[in-house]
Amino acid sequence: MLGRGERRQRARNALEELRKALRLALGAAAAARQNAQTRKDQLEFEQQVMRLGLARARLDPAILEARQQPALAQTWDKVIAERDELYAEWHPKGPHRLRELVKEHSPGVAGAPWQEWLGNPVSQKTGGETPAMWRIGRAVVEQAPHEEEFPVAVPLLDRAHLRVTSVPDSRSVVDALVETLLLRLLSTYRPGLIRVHLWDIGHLTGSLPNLQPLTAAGLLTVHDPTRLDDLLADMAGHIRRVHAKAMRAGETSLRSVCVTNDERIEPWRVVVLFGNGDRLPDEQQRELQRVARTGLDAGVHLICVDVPLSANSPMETIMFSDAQHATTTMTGTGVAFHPDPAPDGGMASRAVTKIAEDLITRRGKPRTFADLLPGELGQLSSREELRAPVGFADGVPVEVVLGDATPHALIAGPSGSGKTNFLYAMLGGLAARYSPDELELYLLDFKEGVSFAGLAPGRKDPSWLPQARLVGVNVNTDREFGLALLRFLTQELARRAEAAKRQEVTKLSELREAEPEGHWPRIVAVIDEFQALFGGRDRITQQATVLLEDVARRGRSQGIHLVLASQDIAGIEAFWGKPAVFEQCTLRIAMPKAKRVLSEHNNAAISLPRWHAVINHDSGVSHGNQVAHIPDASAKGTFDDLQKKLWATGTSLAPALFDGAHQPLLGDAADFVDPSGPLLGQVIEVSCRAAAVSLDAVPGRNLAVIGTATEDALSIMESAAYSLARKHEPGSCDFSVWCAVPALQERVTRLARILVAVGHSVDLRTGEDIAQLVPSSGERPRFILFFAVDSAHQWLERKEPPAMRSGLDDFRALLKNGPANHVHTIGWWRGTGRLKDTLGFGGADDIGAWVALDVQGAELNSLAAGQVIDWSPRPKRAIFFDKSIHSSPDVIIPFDTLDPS
Ligand SMILES: Nc1ncnc2c1ncn2[C@@H]1O[C@H](COP(=O)(O)OP(=O)(O)OP(=O)(O)O)[C@@H](O)[C@H]1O
Repeated sequence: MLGRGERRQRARNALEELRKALRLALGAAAAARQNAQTRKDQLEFEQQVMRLGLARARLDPAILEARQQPALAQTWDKVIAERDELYAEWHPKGPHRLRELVKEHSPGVAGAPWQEWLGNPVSQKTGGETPAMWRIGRAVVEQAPHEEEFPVAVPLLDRAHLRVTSVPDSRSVVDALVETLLLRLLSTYRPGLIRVHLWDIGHLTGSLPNLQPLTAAGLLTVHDPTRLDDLLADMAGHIRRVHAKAMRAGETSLRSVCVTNDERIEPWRVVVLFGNGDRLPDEQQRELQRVARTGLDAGVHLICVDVPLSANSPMETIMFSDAQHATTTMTGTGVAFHPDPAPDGGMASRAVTKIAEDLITRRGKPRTFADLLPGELGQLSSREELRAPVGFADGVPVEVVLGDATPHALIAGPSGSGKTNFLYAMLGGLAARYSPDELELYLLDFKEGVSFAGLAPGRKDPSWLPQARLVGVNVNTDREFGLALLRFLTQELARRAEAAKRQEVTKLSELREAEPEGHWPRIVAVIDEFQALFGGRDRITQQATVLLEDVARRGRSQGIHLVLASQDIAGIEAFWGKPAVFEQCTLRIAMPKAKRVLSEHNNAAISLPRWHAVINHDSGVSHGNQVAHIPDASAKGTFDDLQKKLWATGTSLAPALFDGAHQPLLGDAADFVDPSGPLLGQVIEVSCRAAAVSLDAVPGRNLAVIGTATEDALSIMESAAYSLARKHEPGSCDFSVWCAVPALQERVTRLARILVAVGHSVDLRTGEDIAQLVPSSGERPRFILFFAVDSAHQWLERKEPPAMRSGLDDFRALLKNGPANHVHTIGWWRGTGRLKDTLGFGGADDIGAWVALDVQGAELNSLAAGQVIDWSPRPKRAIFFDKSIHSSPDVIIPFDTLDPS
């Protein structure tokens, strides 16, 4: 057993051991800590030296003091040694290599001193490879001799944004740097391809004074210091528009939309912002960041001076520390950057004046209708869309596209603003590119006038536009014709929808692929002054609204496109509760001073110059605006020449022509060649067919013409007689021509003479003998043409003893029993009351068909088997109702029968 003292001693020893071990460990830790601290100090020192650059570090008091410490002095020596080692290699070759590099990547104006290019003939370069770098100044590695200076250039167009931070007395140097850079850009490309937007938080005017002459040509836009929002929204909109264009064109690269055939078609926008070093308000800052992020691909570039902007996209920075000293992210610290000296102010401003004038002259160079036409006619396929230029923006064509994304167009502008001319430019551009197999046109003009008449064959000019299938002019009072066109389009829609269903496809392009042999052209229906269609609060307006909506909605995928033009969109009441048609018209065209056609806050049409249009494929929102000059397409030698050329090469059928201002000639009517029955007039319908009534040998097959409009009544009676005469071989039928009105004698005698002249037998009665009805033989058809039946009543009502049966009784019997025996009466009564007097109780069934002239619809209901007839009489128009075929009457135009040959 150990004694107590011995145990204590052992414990003491153990404790001492422990203490010793701890002392050792602590000593080692302190040393390690000291080492780490020294290392950290050295690294921080090195970093500080790097940040300042050796030249400045050498003079910096804090650095000088730090170098007193041996450890840091060591680091200083190490940095100097490393630099010397690096520069040993750099000095002989580095500057030279850089000079070569900059020369290679900033060719010509992009890199040469301004004395070599400023004021030279204005560049007409429109494309090619953009310079990768643009020279901004020169630099030299600290402490290096002057001869080792090398040029500094920054990437810009299509590559990067630029940020500059200034200090108070460096602003004029910064201005000169920005100005020189912009001059390089402007002098590299054809005027118009570089658009500068300038915003200066401090001034509305005064920044970059030498560039001000550019404003005259719209190449420089100076923005209000308080309206940065608008500028950013403008740019964001522009980027979206380029993006949307890329989507529409199915382009994968956004940038390729700005370039066609190696030619830049979408100008670059260089946005120069002069701030005050403070961050922008949050919303603006976000918008700016967004523009920075998405702008490069769409050709939108930022040069931000003292506007904080984080680098979320390629961006170079130039930082001034005083008016003389700057560094750049291109060269890094330790390299002193000096901007190039600014060009002479007077020379700069003269040079930009020349640039602006060049653009103004070129813009002024009249672009003609011929410039809208392709080299070869009729070469494009409309499978995916229809696309044609309609005008020019700074000499660059501006197109309209009708396809799945922009199925319908709405065009507005006050009278004389050039809507019709625009339509001609568009139709010309399309007709020149798409053959009649690819494109069919239905053209309707509700204006008084003949704007589309030239597209159909006329007396003076026999040519027509091969793609035109229907031309309607002077339709202003014949709203039914507009309705008929819409009905026709819905039928065509149904036909296409059925075919699509059969092929299990949904779009026209797919249907065409599935049925390559089918005839599926795109249809464009142009309705000028279409608001006329909605001009009344009546059935036509109601039906037109429903049909138009249907065509607008379903036409999109079936290749049926509406082009609706109007002076006053705002006036179309029928639309306001039903925005569907508006919404489907995503292509909006605003002529100068047009109202409502663009979106609410888009005022581009207000300031539009004459013969220009805003073309907007984005439902009228501002970012979709494209302003184009529209060439004269209505003058002689423009559209008409194209039409003749197309007509001469094709084998197309002439379009149907409907002219509301002229009575069609009976002799010209296609149905008159081989009439199916008595023709009554031309139906207001797309087919322009004649109305005919069939006179089968069944009860009720008589026709009444009702109304006091004598000329029209005579036309209808004569058309019926002449067409029957033509339908029946001479000797195979008989005619009775009865008329009790002395004033009409001459006319009916003429009719009878003509019938006899073509070989028919005519029983002409003009006196009391009308009442002596001859019983029909029943062997041959007989047609009784009874003029002004009511004026014969004086004789018909007489009762002759002994039978006490009147002529009227006989006539009623004839109307009742005649048709079954092929004796048909075509009679004219001067009112519904008079007709009813003749027919007596229960006789209405004996009139199977009627044509009403100046008779109000309400009076006709009882003759239409209870149908409500909606008809307000108007000159030279009638309605025709045949109980056996009609659910509602047809509006017809009586033929001109004076020369029935
Ligand atoms: N781009 C143009 N260049 C030259 N002349 C033009 C141009 N556009 C229209 N014009 C001329 O201006 C006149 C009116 O043009 P247009 O008939 O197209 O106008 P509008 O808007 O259809 O008018 P309205 O509704 O009264 O018919 C015509 O004589 C036409 O030749």
